[in-house]
Amino acid sequence: MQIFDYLQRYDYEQLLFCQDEASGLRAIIAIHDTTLGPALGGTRMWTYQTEEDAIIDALRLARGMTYKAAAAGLNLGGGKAVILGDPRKDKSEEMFRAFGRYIQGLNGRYITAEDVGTTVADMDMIHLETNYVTGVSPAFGSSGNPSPVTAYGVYRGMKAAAKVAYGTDNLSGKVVAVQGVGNVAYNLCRHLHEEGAHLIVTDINEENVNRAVNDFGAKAVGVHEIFSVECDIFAPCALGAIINDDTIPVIKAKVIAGAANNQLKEERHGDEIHQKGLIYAPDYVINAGGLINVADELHVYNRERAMKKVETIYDNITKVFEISARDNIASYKAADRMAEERIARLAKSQSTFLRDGKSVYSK
Ligand SMILES: NC(=O)C1=CN([C@@H]2O[C@H](COP(=O)(O)OP(=O)(O)OC[C@H]3O[C@@H](n4cnc5c(N)ncnc54)[C@H](O)[C@@H]3O)[C@@H](O)[C@H]2O)C=CC1
Ligand SMILES: CC(C)CC(=O)C(=O)O
Repeated sequence: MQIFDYLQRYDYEQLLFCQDEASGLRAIIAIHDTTLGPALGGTRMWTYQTEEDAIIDALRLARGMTYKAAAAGLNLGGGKAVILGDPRKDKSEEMFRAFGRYIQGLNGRYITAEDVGTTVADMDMIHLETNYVTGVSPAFGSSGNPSPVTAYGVYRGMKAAAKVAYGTDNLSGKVVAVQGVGNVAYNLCRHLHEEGAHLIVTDINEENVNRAVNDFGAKAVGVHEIFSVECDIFAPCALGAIINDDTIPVIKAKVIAGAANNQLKEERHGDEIHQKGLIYAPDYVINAGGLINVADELHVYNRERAMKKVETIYDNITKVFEISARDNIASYKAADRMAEERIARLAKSQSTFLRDGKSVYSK
């Protein structure tokens, strides 16, 4: 991999490798763009097949965060971290503390939170070394686990997408196929179940499948079967790149709306589903609830204010489809346009010198 070529292609600012032999920490922090503010994005812990896979994941996720913050109307940049390791076996206090010290060393350019494989307890350990961490235990005045809020935002965004496809945002009676029923999707399933939707679920973790079956009467299917089941809405809530050459021909749903980051394997897949007439709610617009929630901590956390802003995801998804119809472009392109225009507009307004930089997030 030609790292500098990749950084240049998408205009990344910084890529940091963190190694601590004593604790076994091997982590990567990617900062994509801080035009709008400090880069905020979660830390993923995952057993990557290769180091290159970990680098690419960190970079792709960081860029997604730039767009997520911009599209959500937040004054934040995009960054993300990955820790190489098995979240079930390799965690320790010393590892998260070593990682926290690396974050502290960035002096606020990067602020972390939870992602796949990390928990509130992990954020609490990072918090022992740095204040540049969100999603910490509520006992510290923080907002805690962002997943239920992400789930609520996805639920609202799914309703907005359903309105475009079906003329109504009522999900009662709709069949929703959910891939991955972890932290976010379990809460999403609860909202859908309460509204009267029928659920089909899959997961590589049998316990998680059983929980959804028992609690919400979901029907369980195999991990490969989920793409081709008869359903109205497909909700990808596991990992990325699941809209690809293999899945597009078999997806039966008219709507794709889920929590996973980086759902399109390549941009051209977004064009293909658009041409097929599928209504795809762009991932970083629909799953911004967790980011909106943790971002509120930077102003002394207020849940009511945060939830009010999460409600705007419905309008943001609606706006994306309006731009898509107006300009006859795929929804992912419409979302990119919305985010890029905001960054460009604000970059211009920030061109005047201010001695201490931005005041918004300085503590
Ligand atoms: N937690 C949050 O607040 C946010 C999460 N996201 C994204 O949403 C997605 C889900 O996040 P979480 O629920 O927090 O993670 P999680 O780790 O709790 O849940 C993911 C679930 O997917 C399952 N899974 C993994 N590979 C699978 C496969 N091939 N087939 C079926 N199931 C599979 C896992 O076993 C797990 O149950 C991720 O892509 C994450 O980046 C995005 C925004 C915020
Ligand atoms: C809670 C968020 C900051 C998690 C995140 O990194 C994301 O939205 O992908």
